[in-house]
Amino acid sequence: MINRDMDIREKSIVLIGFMGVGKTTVGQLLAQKLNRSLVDIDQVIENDFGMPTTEIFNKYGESTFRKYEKETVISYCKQKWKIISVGGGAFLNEEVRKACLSNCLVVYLDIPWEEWKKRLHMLIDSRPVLQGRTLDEIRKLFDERQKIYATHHLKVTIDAKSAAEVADDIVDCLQSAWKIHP
Ligand SMILES: Nc1ncnc2c1ncn2[C@@H]1O[C@H](COP(=O)(O)OP(=O)(O)O)[C@@H](O)[C@H]1O
Ligand SMILES: O=C(O)C1=C[C@@H](OP(=O)(O)O)[C@@H](O)[C@H](O)C1
Ligand SMILES: [Mg+2]
Repeated sequence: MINRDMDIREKSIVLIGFMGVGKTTVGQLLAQKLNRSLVDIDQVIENDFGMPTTEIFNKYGESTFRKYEKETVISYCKQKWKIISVGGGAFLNEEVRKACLSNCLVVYLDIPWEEWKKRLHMLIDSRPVLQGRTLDEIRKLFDERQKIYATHHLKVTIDAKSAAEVADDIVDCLQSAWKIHP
């Protein structure tokens, strides 16, 4: 359900989906294509703490990260005209989900497990949530996380597409939504 209190084109676009699906990479391309600025929530948090996410988890714990993540997303999603890529765990929080869904257009980047598995080697060092887990445990997390992504406005399936192709697909999807809800 799209909240039509403001012009749908003004709404910021929030990218959600499992870690490694490409939210940050595609977000950059989408921002260029739509001439908007990108807010990568992990980047904002890392800049504020002056350290990478893994170090924030190690030094302050996941709950500190999640609290800061919640406040950061809720604050940015009130702004218009942005592309906002949120961390894959941000939608665990109900307040975050509600704030994004009511203020922004939420685009879910959906990736099949077999495709995602090919990216694991690129993610393991920088994603603390994956560290120390077996492949079976990661699969379980992947399946569990699908529930938190179930509420969204638009969905784009990734498959073996390049990041540029995904960005093009999102633009097509947005243009249809903008036409249907002028
Ligand atoms: N469509 C794609 N095809 C192949 N690799 C990709 C694609 N999109 C992103 N990547 C790569 O996957 C990794 C994770 O991408 P990233 O944008 O950081 O994902 P997220 O922000 O969702 O965690 C990076 O190494 C990135 O270069
Ligand atoms: O899914 C998660 O719990 C997390 C995803 C990461 O962001 P990406 O989804 O951009 O990888 C980052 O916020 C942190 O490592 C936790
Ligand atoms: Mg990211």
